[in-house]
Amino acid sequence: MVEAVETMDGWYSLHDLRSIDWNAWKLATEEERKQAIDSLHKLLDKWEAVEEAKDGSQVLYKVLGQKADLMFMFLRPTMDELSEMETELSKSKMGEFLLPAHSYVSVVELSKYRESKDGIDPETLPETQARLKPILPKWEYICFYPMDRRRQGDENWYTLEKNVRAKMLYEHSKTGRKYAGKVKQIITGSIGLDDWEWGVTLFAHEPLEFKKIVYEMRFDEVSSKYGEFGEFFVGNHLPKEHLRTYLSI
Ligand code: VOV
Repeated sequence: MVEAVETMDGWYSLHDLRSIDWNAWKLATEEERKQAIDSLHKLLDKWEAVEEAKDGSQVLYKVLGQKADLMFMFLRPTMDELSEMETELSKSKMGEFLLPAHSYVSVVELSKYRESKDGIDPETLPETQARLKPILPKWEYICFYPMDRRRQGDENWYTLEKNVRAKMLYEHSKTGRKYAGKVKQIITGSIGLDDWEWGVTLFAHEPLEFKKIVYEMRFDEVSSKYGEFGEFFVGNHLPKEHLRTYLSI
């Protein structure tokens, strides 16, 4: 049957990308810069406590290239909390030196393509809950891009039978599993929330793994026939302890 698959939805996600106004930063006094860095530290400490309580998660990366300077990925149970985080960052002293660069709104998503075993609803399993409310890895590199499933002529994902889609995603997962320990993926759904249908966030210890997995997946039918991709953002992890050095001039 051509029918929607049921999704399991977890924490809401905001990718919040900012550029640093380096000219304003250089013109600021030493004291102003110190206040700005302290204000960001304070926010990061506050958000870290939320993560320790397992009520959300976040990461901060330095974006490589001219698309932005910083990428925050925030996960929270509600959109209201995400909105608060975005606003408190803008209102902080550091916010005076940040320019909006890009953003993406979505929700952590898993789908129920596989039949449930023994009649157990997979959503009730602790391992599913852990994947829906993930503590984001603080691995060295991040890669984020949005994607769609194609709807064009004979290549229309949305007119395929559910079991055909399930089979293709199963093949996709086999490719993915080859990268266990090398690439960690967080798939977020954004139909009705942002401009693309899914957000793909990948973490790796070695950036070449992004190129390898994305290239290999291009040959899986689900991507070769039915994948459309947006802009890519890659970055290096920025731990709180490195913030002062990164911003020192
Ligand atoms: C890093 C490895 C990896 C692994 C193990 C993996 C596994 C799986 C499984 C088992 C499933 C299906 C069930 C579910 O959990 O939803 C998916 C689902 C999905 N994936 Fe995936 N994926 C990976 C990685 C991985 C990558 C690198 C990409 C980008 C694709 C590319 O060409 O650039 C991707 C995309 C997606 C998407 C957009 C969906 C949702 C599709 C939909 O139509 O519903 N994914 N994925």
